[in-house]
Amino acid sequence: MTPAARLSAAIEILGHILDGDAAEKALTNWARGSRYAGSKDRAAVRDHVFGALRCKRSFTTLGGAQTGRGIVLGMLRAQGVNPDEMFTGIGHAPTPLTDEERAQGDTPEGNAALDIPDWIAPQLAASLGDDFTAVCHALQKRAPVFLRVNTLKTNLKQAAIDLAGENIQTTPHPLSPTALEVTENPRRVHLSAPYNDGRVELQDAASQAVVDLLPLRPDMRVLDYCAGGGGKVLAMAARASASYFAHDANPQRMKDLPDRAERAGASVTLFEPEDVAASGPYDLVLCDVPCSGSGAWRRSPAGKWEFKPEKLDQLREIQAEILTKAAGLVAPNGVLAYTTCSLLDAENSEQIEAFTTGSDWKCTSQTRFTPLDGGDGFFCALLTR
Ligand SMILES: C[S@@+](CC[C@H](N)C(=O)[O-])C[C@H]1O[C@@H](n2cnc3c(N)ncnc32)[C@H](O)[C@@H]1O
Repeated sequence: MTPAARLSAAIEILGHILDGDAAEKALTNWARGSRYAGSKDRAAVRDHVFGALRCKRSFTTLGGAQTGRGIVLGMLRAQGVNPDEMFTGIGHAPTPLTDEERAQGDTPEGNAALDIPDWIAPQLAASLGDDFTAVCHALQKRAPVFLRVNTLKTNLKQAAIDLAGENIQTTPHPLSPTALEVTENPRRVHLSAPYNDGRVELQDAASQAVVDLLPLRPDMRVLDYCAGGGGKVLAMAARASASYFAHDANPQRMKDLPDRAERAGASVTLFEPEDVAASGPYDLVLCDVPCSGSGAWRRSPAGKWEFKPEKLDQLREIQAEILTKAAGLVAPNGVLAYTTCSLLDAENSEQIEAFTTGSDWKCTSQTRFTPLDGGDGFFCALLTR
């Protein structure tokens, strides 16, 4: 496909996303109907679509229309490319611009320039303080690819050598002693031997840094109360040879966990939701709660635009409920850990404040990472009685 044909594909896919399709579904549907597109084409189209979604508001303003075509037009203007060079109508290129299209479009300002929805901007600004603008700009850019080196099977140096042997270049990242940032050929990771035999896992560096903060010891019973796919529990299992248990209100979310654990050489016992209440006490209970995902909006940019005030209220209720239930499973001298991938105080420090007020729990540490630290935004609070 020519560069312009790839833009036509992005215009079509963005149109489906604007009509309500999930980004992955729209991309898959397009790829199914476009057998002529090779892997490089698919990767380039995907990059256009995700790049456009990260900057949807500013590109729409620049392009002058809330359509796939308007967004791509804005994207080219933002990149300093003359759109007439791409919108030629030749071959599979987008049709030439009309005079009206050439005339429309404004310079984005304020929240539009930062690609942040107006309703969330004040909360985000209050939560991030002086870092607000820089974090919004970071969320407009593509996230780095990070690996967690599984220390049950190898070490950082050896993993880097083995990956380099498959032409995947990496560099250690200061956020965590187990983190490697992939600097060349990130798309090869899935095919590589170190990935397929569990020597490395895909995991954001700040997600690893959060696990580094947990006070793990080999003699502990540890419960991951919101285990999902198991990213955190597997990272914990590699750090200390404790006894690990996993629970999720939606057990389907844990369906890959047994295979992942086996591949990683880790042992994790899974609970059905009805069995967890009687399974305590634990020395450490981790609540990696469902949240806005605002710390990871550069990875899942559609989430930035779909997130709504009602959803935030609903999540805050669930987060408080999880804290209360999980606290009942912690041994008298045990630790309750609360983590999110949110940048919002409403889901972070304010939840901890509300939980500890009038209870016998006290917060011993709170740590927040933002994309300015290199990884995604994450929050971790440790609580004891
Ligand atoms: C942020 S994700 C967990 C990610 C996972 N810990 C990881 O590192 O891969 C949050 C999880 O909480 C689960 N969840 C939602 N409500 C819950 C509840 N009331 N109790 C326990 N888990 C819940 C969701 O199904 C989801 O899998």
